[in-house]
Amino acid sequence: MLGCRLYCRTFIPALRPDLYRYRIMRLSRVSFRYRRREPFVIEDVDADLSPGEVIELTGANGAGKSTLLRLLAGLAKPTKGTVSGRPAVVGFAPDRFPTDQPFTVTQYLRHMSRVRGRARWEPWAERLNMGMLLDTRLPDLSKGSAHKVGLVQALMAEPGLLILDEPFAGLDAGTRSALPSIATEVAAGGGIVIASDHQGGLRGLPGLRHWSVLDGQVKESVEAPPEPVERVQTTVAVTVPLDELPRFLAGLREQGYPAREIEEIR
Ligand SMILES: Nc1ncnc2c1ncn2[C@@H]1O[C@H](COP(=O)(O)OP(=O)(O)OP(=O)(O)O)[C@@H](O)[C@H]1O
Repeated sequence: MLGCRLYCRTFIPALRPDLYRYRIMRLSRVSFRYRRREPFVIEDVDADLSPGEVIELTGANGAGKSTLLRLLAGLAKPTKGTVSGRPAVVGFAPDRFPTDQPFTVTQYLRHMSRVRGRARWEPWAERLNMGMLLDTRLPDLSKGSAHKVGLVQALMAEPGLLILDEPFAGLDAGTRSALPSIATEVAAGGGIVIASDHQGGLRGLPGLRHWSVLDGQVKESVEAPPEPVERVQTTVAVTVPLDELPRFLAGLREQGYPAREIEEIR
């Protein structure tokens, strides 16, 4: 058995790197909910993602796009079902890059490079025009600049799966226009790229797949769905007795509002 494993690992990649890389990632009957007794956010989803594909993920606010991306990344575990064939290297750029860390951009990216086996981050920083930001502390970055740091840490290790959560939000025009070619390059190198995107920034890429999340299900369409009409959103704070919370949240969600608990007050 050990001999077979050694043979497979050593010789197959060397002889047929194309075959070795070509592995379909598969979601089989994946369901997810954040807490017991709460409704499923993602329910019974079957989907395949193949190397070389770029997928655009759309859906209303609170539909479950970020949740699905976290399941794909392996950052959340399905409540039911399985995710198989996930590439070994995953790059994940979250919608909000966590800037509450006491580093400059360079210190952070150097650290991530060490974590990623001395991955080269400098060419990406240059490509995303980050020269002026390198000595800035993460907490002092604007949303768009923080987003670029998130992109560089996701790209540096040549991911087999690149996940971008709202990558165009807050970005400057130069970086926005660079992203479609970056996605194309990652896919051309055999990677899978999936991006949740309200803004249709990847539209026009040849072969782009269109997924949308609706009622916990992932639907695929051949045509790009119509561009969603942006409505101004606001967040309100409501205090309710803890034992009424599940019913209260369920009621809001039934009406289509994304609702979640923020903190328990003692
Ligand atoms: N950590 C959490 N705990 C509990 N519920 C959560 C949590 N994160 C998200 N949710 C809920 O799961 C549902 C899906 O949220 P998610 O963030 O995945 O949607 P989304 O489509 O990415 O929304 P948006 O476009 O607004 O970012 C929402 O009802 C949300 O309130």
